[in-house]
Amino acid sequence: MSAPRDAPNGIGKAMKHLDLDGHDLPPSPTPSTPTNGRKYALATELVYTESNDQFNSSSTPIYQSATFKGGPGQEYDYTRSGNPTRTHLERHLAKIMNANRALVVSSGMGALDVITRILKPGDEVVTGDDLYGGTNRLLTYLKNNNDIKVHHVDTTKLASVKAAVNDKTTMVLLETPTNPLIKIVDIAGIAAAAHEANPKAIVAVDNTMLSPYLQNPLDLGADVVYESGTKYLSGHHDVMAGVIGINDASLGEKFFFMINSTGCGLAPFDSWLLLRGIKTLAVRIEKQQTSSQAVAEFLENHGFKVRYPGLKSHPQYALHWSQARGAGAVLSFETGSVALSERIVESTNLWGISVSFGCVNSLISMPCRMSHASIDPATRKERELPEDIIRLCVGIEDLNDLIDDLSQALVRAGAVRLTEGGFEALSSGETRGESGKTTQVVDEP
Ligand SMILES: Cc1ncc(COP(=O)(O)O)c(C=O)c1O
Ligand SMILES: N[C@@H](CCSC[C@H](N)C(=O)O)C(=O)O
Repeated sequence: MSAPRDAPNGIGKAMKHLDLDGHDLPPSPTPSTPTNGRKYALATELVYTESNDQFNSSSTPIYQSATFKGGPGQEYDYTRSGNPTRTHLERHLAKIMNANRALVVSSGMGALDVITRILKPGDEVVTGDDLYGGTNRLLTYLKNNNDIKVHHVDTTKLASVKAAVNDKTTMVLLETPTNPLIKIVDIAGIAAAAHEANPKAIVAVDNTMLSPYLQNPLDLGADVVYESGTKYLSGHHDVMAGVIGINDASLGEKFFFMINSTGCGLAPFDSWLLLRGIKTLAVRIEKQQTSSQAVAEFLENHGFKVRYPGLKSHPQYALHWSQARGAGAVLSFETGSVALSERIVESTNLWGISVSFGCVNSLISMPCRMSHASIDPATRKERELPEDIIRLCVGIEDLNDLIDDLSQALVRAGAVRLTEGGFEALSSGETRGESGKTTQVVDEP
């Protein structure tokens, strides 16, 4: 790559870099100079990248090279420490995440691992009671093995968070909307409370459910934003990636130190795939959330308890819209019966039964059996995660096809009663059966 030394993104500008113990480090390839100056609207910026090679290629080249010839002082020497394709992606991400610096690693969990490696024995973490299963698993590991105290509280209640944070709170870790209960947490309110309790506390927000197209936690007072690039940013379920955005230069250097030391930086080809995916983020999300709204209304109008921040019935509708620009494309609903939920999921044809979300294909899943199965049943119960909950992740297919397929699944599973005008949900306690038959639903004990 031939980025000029004085390029506006700051590539190559001399900076002071410290390792975790404060020792000088050579400059890392993506300095912490502000990169978020946007010229255009976000949808344009997603597509717009400066050419970064000598031939002005339209698509960023994939520098599929582990090493770079030269000697001391050159910008790149080894891909674990830095790679031009990865740098290009990081500069692009910093711009769209409203961050001074972005870093990319091999998965969303890899991103959380990098972030939580700054915790030391005795540190305290305050987090939510509805979290992605993998996040819960990593936090539980840290609690059991690294003497980190992890407090799970209802982060939808600012008072509960205020009661949990204190001067020993090193990190506050939030999801909003949460996965899978689609709860909304007040990022600005919690960030202020955490920083008041301990000015050094790091507030990290998992932005996977919305992506930077719909929400920018750093603008709301968070110190770190991270997300699984496996989801909306890439959009096609063909790459695993994790993204971290920060404004604070020394925090950025600590995270870079971890990435270089552990070797979890995103590979060149995967960086290229993520760059390609980001270009269509706006059109995908716009289409996905328009369809999600229709699917959510369809289910709600047929008597289901639906969790989606695009619905006025969402208890934190106003809060969500005060901090996000859209409702996203993940929703969940309850049926009142695990067996019924299983039948609905298994009766779909177009909706793929799969973990994950953010892909162009629509997916259906039962979180307690799939994405959140690593949370033990007793904890799921304690945290009021309904076993029957069905999660829908809406893709870009034709909306009528999606609703038709869902309708036939609801009918086949016996979740609704056929009426003259269509169908309606059965009231709780009514016998639910396959269409035409009467079958008593018996949930396992
Ligand atoms: C909210 C959330 N955060 C983080 C992750 C982890 O991302 P990845 O699968 O890319 O490691 C996931 C899903 O896996 C997720 O749903
Ligand atoms: N077997 C995996 C499950 C991944 S779940 C992926 C995604 N975050 C989702 O919510 O669907 C694991 O144990 O991590």
